[in-house]
Amino acid sequence: MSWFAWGDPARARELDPGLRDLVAQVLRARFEALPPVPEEQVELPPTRLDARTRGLFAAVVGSEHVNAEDPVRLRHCGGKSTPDLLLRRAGTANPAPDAVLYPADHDEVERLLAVCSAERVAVVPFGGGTSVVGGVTPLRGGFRAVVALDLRRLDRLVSVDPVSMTAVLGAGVRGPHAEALLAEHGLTLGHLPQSHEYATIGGYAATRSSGQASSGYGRFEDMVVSLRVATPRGTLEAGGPPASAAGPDLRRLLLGSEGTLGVITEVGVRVRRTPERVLDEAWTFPDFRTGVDALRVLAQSDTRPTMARVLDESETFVGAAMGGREASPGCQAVLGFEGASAEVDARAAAVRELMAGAGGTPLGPEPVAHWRENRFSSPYLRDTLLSAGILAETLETAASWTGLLPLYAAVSAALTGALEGDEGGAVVMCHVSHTYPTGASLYFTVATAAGADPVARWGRAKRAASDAIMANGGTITHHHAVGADHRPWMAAEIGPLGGDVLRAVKAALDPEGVLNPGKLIPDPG
Ligand SMILES: Cc1cc2nc3c(=O)[nH]c(=O)nc-3n(C[C@H](O)[C@H](O)[C@H](O)COP(=O)(O)OP(=O)(O)OC[C@H]3O[C@@H](n4cnc5c(N)ncnc54)[C@H](O)[C@@H]3O)c2cc1C
Repeated sequence: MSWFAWGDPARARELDPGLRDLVAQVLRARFEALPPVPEEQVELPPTRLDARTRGLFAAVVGSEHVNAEDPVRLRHCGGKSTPDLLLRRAGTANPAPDAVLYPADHDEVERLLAVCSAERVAVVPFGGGTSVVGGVTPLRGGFRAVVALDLRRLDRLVSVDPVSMTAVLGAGVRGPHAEALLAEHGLTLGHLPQSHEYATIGGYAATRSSGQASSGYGRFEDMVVSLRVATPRGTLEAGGPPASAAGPDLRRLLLGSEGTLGVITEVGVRVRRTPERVLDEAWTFPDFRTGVDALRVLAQSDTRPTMARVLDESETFVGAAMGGREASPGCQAVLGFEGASAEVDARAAAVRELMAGAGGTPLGPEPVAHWRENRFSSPYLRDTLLSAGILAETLETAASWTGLLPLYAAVSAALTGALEGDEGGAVVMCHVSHTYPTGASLYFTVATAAGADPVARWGRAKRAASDAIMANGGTITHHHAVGADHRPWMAAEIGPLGGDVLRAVKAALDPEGVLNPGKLIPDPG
């Protein structure tokens, strides 16, 4: 994994010269080479892990699985938000974990948590490290050291039950590996977030992730049938039967707990058969309002596509420009259908009728093919832009259908107001890609000139957008999770009693408070 970029730097996407000129003009930005500092110049704080504690960890996992070398600590000192990458590219890797631990199984995780509690060492569960909200930033939280608990060795398909259509996967299995393991059984999870190349099954559960085909397959939390969780107090097993009335659902408490309540080591998931057929169709709408309303009609009907997204005017225009195509006026929607052949055809026909009735015009499959080709490569384009002095970042929220467009207007205005000015212009784009009968998500992408201090510049814009979200009935996060970055808005999101509940659960499972301090759970008062 690259320490300063999304993924493999060799896969960085180049900017087409025409697009580059357009970007320079719109953003009033100079393209200047801003390469990362050489790795040997990155400053890491010295490790604080003493030999005795290191020995206690080594007694659990073996000394070869306790690593305090700088290159390894550097690759665990934060996630993949634009500010994370900007700081590392500039040579700052503080905070960094004092060591990285690599447990082999659930029992080792549990024993490591016992050592951390007894020795007052903070512990940050680390899946793929793709958090964009500071979820894996190694905050010490007043403890004498902090370690990253890298779960990559928990990478097995534990079991498959093709009759019940379930499987149990180790928490450290990455997205493509999970699909490959299930494909051997003719099965799929159908969970494809943009980060799936690196993100893990445990990370998906810990953050309540949502994939690109959520309309058909659901959010990750909807796929989870059981969880095995190691805590400083022992093991918690939640779920299993298909449904239960045995009190509140503990699975739901652990899903989205972001490493603050325990370490998820195994996840039982509902699986589907590998689809026989995939059918794609793009549509165009006169404006975003009409396109959003068409998605509402679909979400509230009995016939839904597997994947559905509608882009606003700016994102439609930029998407076409990047593909070297002429942008049709208005807004584009892309739909995908997966399943058994006959069922896909019937569903697509029903959806076609609803889309046409809602004011859409069909564009055929080509724009969707272009989207599919590029859907996992946008993060590589961000690396290219950062290297050229252009700041690109995303943020997301969700609201009811009634509140969605007012929220869209408020957040767009907040971002533009915070970024347009002496340091350059800003392009604010948005799409809707996760829909529900009662509402939908909004996903904003922003490109702007980096300016003199890009981290501070984005910080101001992000605060303005977050305040606008809370003031306009949105959630502080639809799927990126809370981490450290959204934590200041959590008290407003869940209220004082909600905060008390989370703190009480944490006190029960993690009495010393060593698990991921400074994340998710708001301070009292
Ligand atoms: C380019 C890019 C695109 C993205 N696209 C999407 C998207 O489409 N949909 C989406 O939902 N998210 C997306 N994300 C956000 C991120 O990928 C998700 O939050 C993902 O679920 C994190 O998985 P991970 O394994 O990388 O977890 P990490 O980043 O390692 O950890 C995330 C949080 O979960 C905790 N954690 C991790 N594993 C465990 C475990 N086993 N037990 C307990 N706690 C654990 C960590 O401590 C941390 O708080 C994107 C991120 C990037 C950088």
